[in-house]
Amino acid sequence: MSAVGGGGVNVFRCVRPLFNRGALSPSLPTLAAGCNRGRTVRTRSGAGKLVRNAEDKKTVICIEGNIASGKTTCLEYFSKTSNIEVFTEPVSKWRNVCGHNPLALMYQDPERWGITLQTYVQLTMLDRHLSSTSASVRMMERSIFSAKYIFVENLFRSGKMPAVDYAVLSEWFNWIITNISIPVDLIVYLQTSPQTCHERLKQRCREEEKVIPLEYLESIHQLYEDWLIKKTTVPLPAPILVIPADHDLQKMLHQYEKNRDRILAADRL
Ligand SMILES: Nc1ncnc2c1ncn2[C@@H]1O[C@H](COP(=O)(O)OP(=O)(O)O)[C@@H](O)[C@H]1O
Ligand SMILES: Nc1ccn([C@H]2C[C@H](O)[C@@H](COP(=O)(O)O)O2)c(=O)n1
Repeated sequence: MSAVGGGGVNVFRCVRPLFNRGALSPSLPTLAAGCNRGRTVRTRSGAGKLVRNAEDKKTVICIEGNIASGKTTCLEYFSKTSNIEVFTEPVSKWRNVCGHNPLALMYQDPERWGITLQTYVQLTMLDRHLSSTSASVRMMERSIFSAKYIFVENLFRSGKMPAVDYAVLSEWFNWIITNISIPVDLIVYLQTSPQTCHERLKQRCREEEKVIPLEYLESIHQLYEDWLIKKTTVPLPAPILVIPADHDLQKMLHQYEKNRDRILAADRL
């Protein structure tokens, strides 16, 4: 998978009128800045949502779930299937951008660094959504939608993100989803208890996450449940398949196999 600013050639075309964009610039944001990882900036050719000709026809499946719920493990399982390309979350970038570690900074001081991490998450997730693949099915870990609806929302609601930071991030997010086509065919929600995730998180032992208390996972869990199960917050970008995921690894692999056809038929839902 490419670095931000790497990857294949993206070809955009415009398909439908924009709604009023106010004073914002009509050109696409540069998808790379700093670290000399530059990629060509594409400008729109007229008023409309930017879509990618071939890539928009691929089936897109997003695996969603709490921290350490087993998303990467699930992706790893499906990566062995021909015609599926998996795109894990770019966590390594979040831990190292030009030698800085915004993930660690965010956990140390969310009020100061939450905006920094989440701005970068938004950029790198957009890059993931727009990256090219030769496979007919693209399976992604999380999405630009959960980055905003779960993590940014959690920081703001818990009083750890200043209102001005939340407003700026929200404007960015709204601009992106209004102006760029980000198709998703299916959301697979790995539904776990926060306690299970806490256990798995401790077992995984990622340095930055050692400070995460159970309460943090409970908040993330609640937001996921409100969004994907109760459907009381924001509209779903795609149909949803819920897979209970508290089970041991062997049973989970069995569950994935059992749901294989439903998952891969996502474009026919
Ligand atoms: N079903 C399972 N039972 C027990 N441990 C699991 C299971 N699935 C994953 N793990 C372990 O839990 C940790 C987190 O899993 P991971 O797939 O990295 O989660 P995520 O990508 O959602 O953060 C890893 O150490 C992984 O090996
Ligand atoms: N928008 C986001 C997305 C993820 N994170 C954090 C949460 C974890 O510490 C790490 C990776 O998540 P995982 O794949 O292990 O569930 O990144 C965040 O803070 N904001």
